[in-house]
Amino acid sequence: MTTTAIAKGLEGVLFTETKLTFINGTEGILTHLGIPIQEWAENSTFEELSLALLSGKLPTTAELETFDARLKANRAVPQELLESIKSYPKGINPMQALRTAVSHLGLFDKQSEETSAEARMEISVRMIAQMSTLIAAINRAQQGLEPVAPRTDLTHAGNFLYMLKNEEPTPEQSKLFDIALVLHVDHGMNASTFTAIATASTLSDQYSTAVSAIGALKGPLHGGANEAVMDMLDEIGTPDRAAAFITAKLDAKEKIMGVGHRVYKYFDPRSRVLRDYAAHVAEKEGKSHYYQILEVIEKTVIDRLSSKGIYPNVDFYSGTVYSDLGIAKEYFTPIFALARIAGWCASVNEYERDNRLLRPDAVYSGAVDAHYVKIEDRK
Ligand SMILES: CC(=O)SCCNC(=O)CCNC(=O)[C@H](O)C(C)(C)COP(=O)(O)OP(=O)(O)OC[C@H]1O[C@@H](n2cnc3c(N)ncnc32)[C@H](O)[C@@H]1OP(=O)(O)O
Ligand SMILES: O=C([O-])CC(=O)C(=O)O
Repeated sequence: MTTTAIAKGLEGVLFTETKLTFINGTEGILTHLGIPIQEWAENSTFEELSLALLSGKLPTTAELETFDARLKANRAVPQELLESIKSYPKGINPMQALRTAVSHLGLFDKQSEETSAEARMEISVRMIAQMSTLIAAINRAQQGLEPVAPRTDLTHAGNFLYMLKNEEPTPEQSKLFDIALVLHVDHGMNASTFTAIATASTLSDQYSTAVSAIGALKGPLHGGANEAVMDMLDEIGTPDRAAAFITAKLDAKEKIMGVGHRVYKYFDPRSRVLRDYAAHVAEKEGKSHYYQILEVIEKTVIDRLSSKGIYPNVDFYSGTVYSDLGIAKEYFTPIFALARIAGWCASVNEYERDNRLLRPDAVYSGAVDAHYVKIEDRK
């Protein structure tokens, strides 16, 4: 027996300092560079927030224009990679496809092993720009469709929707999707960012950090929860069945997807922004049955679990927004990666400026004073 305290799940463990993102979980506050997430969502864009986090300050108009032009110039991916994406088996998990494609992308980047601050920024720009092209190509290839070449006259959000559907989105659709991206760009030392930093701390390359992070994001306890929420909504089917479904799950001590958070013990502010947009769409176009089911689940969860600090998280409402945009649920988690790549790059670049190998420890609770027994002598 040991008396050493173990921080299970590394809860509350501080391993670095950051100037990028602050979270107050008890009051449901999230800021980037000290600015509340609501202000970023209302006033900014994915491009601006990405640059702000990468450079540590609000950019000037000229800086933002240069960054935007660099993103646009880097949207295309090598043809060999597009051909390879077409050869992936059908019906695979798109996050597996994305993990593979990002790893493959790294093979074409001549700077991939460079570590100077300038090279890191160049690679970050390419990874942010090209993640979008890869996800759209995977989506189309899985449906047996040809990839759509990126355009340089659309925003990052608008171009992604265009490449997905081969149809120019309305300004309203682009704006809604851009806000969703802004909300997902960064979130402190979440599991995927921590994974990216752990890989980077060995002085590995940036593509390896992104591949590691994509693997971590895929799981249903993290980014994969947005798709799991949609699976749950499809299983529930109609709003009148929602309360009984959730009650039965909670009685059986099962987890409800899209609620609960390691840090937030109150509403995740991003879920409030997404709920407001989902409500806005519902008001204009009539409540989708998904939105109606979510309303019942939210109420039931708050009645039953708010005393434990369990509230909706960012993954709760994001799926309805994406599904209103006509995006298939298997692509919700890749879209999370599409936004979070900027946060991964910014956090890794910040950590690398004062790198120390990440190497936690475990309390040993196995056998002691044991000796090797030859296989023929074992019982
Ligand atoms: C982008 C993101 O990554 S946001 C998170 C996305 N993930 C999800 O939505 C998956 C569902 N949620 C969860 O599994 C959890 O809330 C997590 C993994 C996010 C956080 O978990 P932890 O911080 O480890 O909380 P932990 O599992 O210790 O739960 C504390 C208590 O709340 C309960 N609880 C936590 N989440 C849930 C949930 N989603 N549904 C029901 N009960 C829950 C636990 O059962 C536990 O109850 P107990 O004290 O009676 O045993
Ligand atoms: O912070 C976390 O643990 C998970 C999360 O909400 C995110 O990564 O956006």
